[in-house]
Amino acid sequence: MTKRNTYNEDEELTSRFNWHDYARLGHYLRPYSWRLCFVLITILIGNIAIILGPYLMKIAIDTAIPNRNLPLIWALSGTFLISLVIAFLCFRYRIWAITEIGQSLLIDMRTDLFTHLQELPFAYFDSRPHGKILIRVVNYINTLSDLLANGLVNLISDIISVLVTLIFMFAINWQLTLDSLALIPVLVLWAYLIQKKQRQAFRKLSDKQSNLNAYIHESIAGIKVTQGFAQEANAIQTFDAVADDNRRAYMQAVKIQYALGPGVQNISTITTALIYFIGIQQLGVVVSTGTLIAFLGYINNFWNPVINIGNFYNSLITATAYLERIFETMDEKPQILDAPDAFNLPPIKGDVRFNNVSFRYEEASPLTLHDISFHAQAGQTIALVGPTGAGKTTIINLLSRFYNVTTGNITIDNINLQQVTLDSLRQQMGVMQQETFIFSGTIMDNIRYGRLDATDDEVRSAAKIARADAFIQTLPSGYNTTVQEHGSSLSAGQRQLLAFARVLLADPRILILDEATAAIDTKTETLLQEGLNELLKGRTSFIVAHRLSTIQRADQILVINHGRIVEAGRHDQLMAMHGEYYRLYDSQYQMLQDQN
Ligand SMILES: Nc1ncnc2c1ncn2[C@@H]1O[C@H](COP(=O)(O)OP(=O)(O)OP(=O)(O)O)[C@@H](O)[C@H]1O
Repeated sequence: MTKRNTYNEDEELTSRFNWHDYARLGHYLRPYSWRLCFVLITILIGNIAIILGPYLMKIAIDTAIPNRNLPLIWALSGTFLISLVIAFLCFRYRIWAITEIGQSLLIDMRTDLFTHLQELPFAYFDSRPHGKILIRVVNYINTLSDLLANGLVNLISDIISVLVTLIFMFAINWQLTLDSLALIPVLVLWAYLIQKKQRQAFRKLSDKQSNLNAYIHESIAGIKVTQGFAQEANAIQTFDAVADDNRRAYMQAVKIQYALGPGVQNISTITTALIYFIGIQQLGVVVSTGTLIAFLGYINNFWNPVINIGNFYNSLITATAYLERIFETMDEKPQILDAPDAFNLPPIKGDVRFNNVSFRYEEASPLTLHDISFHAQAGQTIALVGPTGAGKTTIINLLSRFYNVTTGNITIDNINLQQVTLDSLRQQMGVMQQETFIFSGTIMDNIRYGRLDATDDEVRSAAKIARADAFIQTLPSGYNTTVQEHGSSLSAGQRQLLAFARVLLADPRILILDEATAAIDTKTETLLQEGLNELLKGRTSFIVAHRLSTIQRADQILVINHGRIVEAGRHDQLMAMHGEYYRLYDSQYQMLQDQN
């Protein structure tokens, strides 16, 4: 796992690109190999059709025209026309087929990356801005798919063009052909010399693009805070700085990239001039007029694909910077994995034990939890209370194995969580985080997220029990009302009621709930309390509790401070102890009670 990163820091690359990694890309091309072969055959046919042109011209100039051979001139013209039509059809097919293969490759790669992201642990998403993940899945993959489909086929087609042209050139005049190739070694050396600098420049550019994306993503997510504190000017200033970094990296990368293009152009022009010079000197001696004209046509046919190959080489170097990042994400290990001999957790009763659990978020950081031990009997409600940052959320995150414990173990019905499959564990748990996430879609879809095969009636009945039905009925289209991602059109209380309904539908044996602290009106508070009471019935529940009534009714209250359980018991027991809970209650909860 890389170290934590922000929009104003370039990411460290965990493994540098290795040329062998291009072989990995072959895996994506394999399903399309037959179609690609077919495309290449059409390219070969198209090339031969085009390359025939100068040869037909040579026959016309050297033989047909001097001999006034009209039938031959007609035959040559007809052949030329047919070759143009064939070349056109082959070209059209190639564009269509390559676009389709490119799009399919894009989906394949993006699906792989997206699927892999679904399996990565919270820790991966904790450690970097989400904008930096987004740019890999969207922009970088786009670049690569273009390189793979279009670039690769163009490359092969250009190589074929160069080879076929060379054959024709050698056939016409081998000395002139060798003269034309004299400067190729200079070109190869030039490309080799600049490639390292070019790779570095594009790696830097990809970092800066990633930073820019991260900042834009973060600013949009935080726009309400920005506007709330009237910090727009500050945001724009930061944006300008990040965008300017990006511009500078781009200019530097392009400066190096363009060092190759004009190099190829210059060498091609010098070579053409050289052939004119040598050809005209030898005209009529060893070179006929037709040969020279045809040869000059071939020189053009030869250099155009060579220039394209140079461009492909440039794109390859550019894409390497993106490929490094894509493979880096794909190689990121999903740290929370099923053990090789993991079995499915059988239907549980919900007896939970924490046995001397300690935990740290990162290898080098100090422990967040120290030696946590407690026993929750099936059906009990456990409230976790304590000051902010004490470790309450961390404890409940370990129970769902969003993170693995560092030492100690957690058991459910005496089965160690490390021994069971993640799916079978999480299917029996209902987790409600403090921030209820609403997906874009209808209210019905959002509740059904708890159990995808639930019928509409089951969704409605869960909503009724969770006390969400009443407000849903008041929405313009009831259950079919569309809500936006994050549920910005709903109130905090309404979002929580929806989350209750979602969890009720899933009907988990163990409920994990991080209670929202947001102050809500008394009516909604009553509704939420009623909904919550329904939710708790018959389940083992762990609640990071802020609501007084939840705390007072809990079977056990665990008071957490500095990552340790400092007190445990029922409300009246803890009050009688006059310890940490008493003080906490006195300062914090008394205030809440007064508000209620
Ligand atoms: N993803 C994370 N990576 C690293 N440290 C974290 C992470 N999440 C929380 N922490 C740290 O772990 C400690 C415990 O955090 P936790 O969220 O468990 O506290 P909490 O008791 O639930 O607090 P609150 O009541 O404010 O939600 C804090 O010091 C916090 O900074």
